[in-house]
Amino acid sequence: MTEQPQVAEQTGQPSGDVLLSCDDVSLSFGNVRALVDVSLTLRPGEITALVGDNGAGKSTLVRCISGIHRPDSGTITFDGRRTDFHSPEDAREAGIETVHQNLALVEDLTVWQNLFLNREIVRRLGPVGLLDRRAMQSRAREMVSALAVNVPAVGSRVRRLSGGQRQAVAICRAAGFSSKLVIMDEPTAALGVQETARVEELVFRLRDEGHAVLIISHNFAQVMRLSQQVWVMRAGRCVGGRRTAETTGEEIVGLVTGAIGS
Ligand SMILES: Nc1ncnc2c1ncn2[C@@H]1O[C@H](COP(=O)(O)OP(=O)(O)OP(=O)(O)O)[C@@H](O)[C@H]1O
Repeated sequence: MTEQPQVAEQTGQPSGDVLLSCDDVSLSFGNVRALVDVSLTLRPGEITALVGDNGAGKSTLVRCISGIHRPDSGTITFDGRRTDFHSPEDAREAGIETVHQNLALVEDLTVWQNLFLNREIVRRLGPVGLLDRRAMQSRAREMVSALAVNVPAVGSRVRRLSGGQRQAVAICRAAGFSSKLVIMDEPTAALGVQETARVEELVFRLRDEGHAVLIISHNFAQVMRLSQQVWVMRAGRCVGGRRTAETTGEEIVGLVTGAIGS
């Protein structure tokens, strides 16, 4: 307990609620030390940015948090419990949803089918389980309208949607099902200016609904616009954390490149 204020002082993170905490997380792939003693925290109801150059370890850290990799050492605590995820399903059950860069949507399925992929609502008829299409369609409409997502009818096939609309469907899926933390890996990397603005609105809406959001971004202007907290990774280490309101894009770039020491 006594260590908390010290950590807070070093990182610019004010003390207060912590939803997720990584403590000395390390992971190697053979000789590659992808993560070295990474420690950071995330607060509920905030957008936290994770930045760093290519190969800095951002995706690997996110994969540890979301149950894809298991750290070699260190601990990850989520919502007051030390985690021991063996799969992304374990993380999902705990309330951590991840929107990966490939979005993991099925082109030939509809919006509602994608929203309920692998979590179909099943109606029991005696010993038989039947997919409850009506319940899923109606819940999908609720999910889409709750986030005011700009997608056509939930019966539209994903292959007919634009890049921004697909991103919106993936975010909507992550926001539903009572998740507490939504992780997004470069959510606007492939989008134009207007679609980026729409997705950013959606990210704000998620936060306003009480989700914590962890966003990987190479776009420093976006990081400054969206986040309340920034963590910087370099060569597998977390080299600094700043409250966004108390830093500048220049300082973050300096931490990323190493021009500013950690
Ligand atoms: N499955 C893997 N097997 C072997 N090496 C890996 C694996 N995943 C990541 N690495 C290595 O770990 C290091 C960190 O990679 P990671 O993808 O986490 O970086 P990143 O910060 O997300 O980079 P980018 O911004 O390019 O996505 C790199 O040296 C990468 O080559």
